[in-house]
Amino acid sequence: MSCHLDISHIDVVFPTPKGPFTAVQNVDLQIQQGEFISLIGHSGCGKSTVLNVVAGLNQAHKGGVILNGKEVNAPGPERAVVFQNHSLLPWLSAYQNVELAVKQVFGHKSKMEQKEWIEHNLNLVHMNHAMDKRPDEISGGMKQRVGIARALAMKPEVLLLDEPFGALDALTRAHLQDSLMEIHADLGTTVIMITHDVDEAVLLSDRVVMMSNGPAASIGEILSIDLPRPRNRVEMANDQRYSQYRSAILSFLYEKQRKIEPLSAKQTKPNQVAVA
Ligand SMILES: Nc1ncnc2c1ncn2[C@@H]1O[C@H](COP(=O)(O)OP(=O)(O)OP(=O)(O)O)[C@@H](O)[C@H]1O
Repeated sequence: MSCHLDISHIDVVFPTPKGPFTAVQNVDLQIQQGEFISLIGHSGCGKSTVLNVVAGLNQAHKGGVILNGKEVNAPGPERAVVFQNHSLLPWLSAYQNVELAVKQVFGHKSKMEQKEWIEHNLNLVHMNHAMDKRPDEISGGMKQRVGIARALAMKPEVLLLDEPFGALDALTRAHLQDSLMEIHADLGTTVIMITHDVDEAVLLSDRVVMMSNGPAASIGEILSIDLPRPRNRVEMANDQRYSQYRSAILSFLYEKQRKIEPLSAKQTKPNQVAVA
């Protein structure tokens, strides 16, 4: 069977004033259609670099990415990205922000069809009640919901999430994780999500890909999460397998890939790996 998304032996090298810097080396991962993959690893190990190659925003110096048999070498609507900081246009309403993406991909459809599709996607993320509000009139969690609606409205084959809930408080984050699990169950979109949150990785993923520290970071271990879906966070908290998965990730991060950071950096770094 051919692979849906093949991240094949990629190296990424950045030019720097001190010479070429190999951020990631020989990252190799085959992903099946509809799989939910989390990328976890210490800050600076190369998670965004890998995601950006799949998005077509970074070029690999060796290897490459193949989606459904076609090589990826530029951004495209079949690979929609959601960043940590929503990146909505501030002067447009939630509806208009989603409309921009819809016009880009489905501009050939009638006005009425486009309107229905925009509303459908805002509905999916439970934002239909606030579709006329501008970003400065809604909360951080709501902005991320609109960002996800905008990405989904492109009907992507792969959803690329770069720490989508990183800036949110714990309760809002939990609501958005639940919404994302529902959407993933409904649409079966392939997802690659970067996270620093061990619980988020276990709760949402089919596989957790743990990256070693850089430079020349690579995949250290891959953990398959064999927990039935739909998953309920309260039930999971009492599930022995859930605790074992969690321990396996913690052991990778804090024993095998232990990273000593200066205390001042630790105190100020916003995206340390989080353990509840
Ligand atoms: N354009 C660039 N030029 C030079 N070095 C870069 C560039 N982009 C990333 N890097 C370096 O590549 C390494 C990997 O960065 P990357 O942002 O992918 O890490 P990350 O795991 O996503 O980090 P974080 O969790 O902090 O977001 C880092 O050492 C970073 O400094």
